[in-house]
Amino acid sequence: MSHSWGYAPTNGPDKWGDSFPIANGARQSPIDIQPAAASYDAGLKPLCLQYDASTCLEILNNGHSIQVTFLDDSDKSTLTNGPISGVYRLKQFHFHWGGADDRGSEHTVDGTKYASELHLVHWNTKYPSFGEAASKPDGLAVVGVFLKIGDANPNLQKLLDAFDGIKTKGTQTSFADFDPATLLPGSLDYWTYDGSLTTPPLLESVTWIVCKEPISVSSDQMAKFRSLLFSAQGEAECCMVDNYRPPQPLKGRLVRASFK
Ligand SMILES: COc1ccc(C[C@H]2SC(=S)NC2=O)c(OC)c1
Ligand SMILES: [Zn+2]
Repeated sequence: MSHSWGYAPTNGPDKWGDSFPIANGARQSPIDIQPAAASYDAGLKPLCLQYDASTCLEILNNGHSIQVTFLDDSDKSTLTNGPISGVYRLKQFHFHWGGADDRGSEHTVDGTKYASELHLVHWNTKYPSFGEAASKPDGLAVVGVFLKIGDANPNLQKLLDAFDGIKTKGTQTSFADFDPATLLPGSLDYWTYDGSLTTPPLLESVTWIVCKEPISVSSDQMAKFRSLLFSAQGEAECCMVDNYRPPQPLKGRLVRASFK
């Protein structure tokens, strides 16, 4: 498969191993989280997420998801504590979602799929850049937040309102003063395990931090996500839906819980 990976039957998750053999590696993501099998670790610290809305730069449709990128040339927006040591800087956040409300998340909980999953991507400042960090076993830390169908989430509205300008692959618009902390759940209880990027190149460089508590999203708000396109302007329209990788084998990994 040329590097035109996607989520269709011809180039989707079942085909990624053809070009990216690490797809069958020892620490692939996402996984099905089984709370009863997770090990409570009293040594895990609370997550410390300190974000500065002024570091928000732009929102883009990269052909796989919509992504909000941040200025990461200082420690203004960081993740510290939790399961990690040192300082990790926020680089971007993006989402995964389904073609209907019954699916869309990448991680599952006892087999339960949520309608969507938010990924807040941070890189370890012991390395000189995001690109360098992405290839190191302790290079990245991704905070995952589930979106559960319910009341409309007012904190998503500014994002959704920007979608009209980034409908097609390769489009982007400026997007300023957005505080990603508004997308975090009330409780920051989390599960953590060693994993990978969930799209090619599937690098095994991610410390996963998955929040137990979901945030809400309404069906109407999810419909806005599904109005985005995988396709570029002028191409046959292909709705951006089901852009999630299914759970991968745990292969003996320990999942720890920050809560009892
Ligand atoms: C270094 O190259 C990449 C490539 C793709 C993504 C995004 C993937 S990885 C994830 S988690 N969810 C996603 O959709 C990266 O994100 C850190 C980094
Ligand atoms: Zn992701």
